[in-house]
Amino acid sequence: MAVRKLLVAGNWKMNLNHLEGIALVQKIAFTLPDKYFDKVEVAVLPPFTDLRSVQTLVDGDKLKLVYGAQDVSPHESGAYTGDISGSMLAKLGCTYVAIGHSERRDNHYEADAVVNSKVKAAYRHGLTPILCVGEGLEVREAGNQIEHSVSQLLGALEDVTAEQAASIVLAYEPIWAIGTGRVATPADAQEVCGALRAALATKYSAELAEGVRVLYGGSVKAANVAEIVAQADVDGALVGGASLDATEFATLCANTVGILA
Ligand SMILES: O=C(CO)COP(=O)(O)O
Repeated sequence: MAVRKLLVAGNWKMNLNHLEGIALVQKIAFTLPDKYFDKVEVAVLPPFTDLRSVQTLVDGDKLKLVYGAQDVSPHESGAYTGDISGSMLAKLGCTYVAIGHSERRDNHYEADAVVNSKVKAAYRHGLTPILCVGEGLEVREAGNQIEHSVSQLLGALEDVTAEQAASIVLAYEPIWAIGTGRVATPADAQEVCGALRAALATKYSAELAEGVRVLYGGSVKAANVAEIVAQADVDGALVGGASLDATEFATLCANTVGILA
């Protein structure tokens, strides 16, 4: 079986200006021992306006954590007011870009076709997509969470090659669990994360699916992360609120592997 390195990614959403962002990254890096990063990859996803400062800090102090953006334009350049291109993010040293977060699907009406074009834009510029999928409460109550999440996955991967998809990171984020304190049970997380991996195996190959990391996101905290990432098909966490506090986030990271606990 492929050995998948755990990934904990902090999605800051629209929080923390660049000065606050620097302070947070410094504290996280100071709290986690170097040996930790051999076992777990830690990423932060700050707002666009913080990225240059985070880049300078990470490069200057040779920090072991990586960073990325929360969105990317499907376009290359031109008259797209407010958009940020993949080449701009690549120039800022971004490793990751979150694509298809439910807050963008809901607040900015991003349908699967837009998500798909953003995934392709990320690959054009060497960025690794953290592709977010997940159902709302009504879909969950109707028992259609797998069908819904797999459909979003396949929509996002239209015309994406196996070579590209091999590096993708998936994040199962049930909307009813985001920012609500109502975390999915480990079994709920495993069910959908396992189904997403199975869908990758069907579309591409079992070997590819075995190597792809599937994260869970939605009210993950230091206190509940261990049992979630202990599931066979859960390879880390995408963390919102709990990523804004250095002590909580560093403890959460540590608890994924029991270091510093
Ligand atoms: O949306 C999320 C991460 O992308 C999850 O947010 P919370 O951890 O605040 O529930």
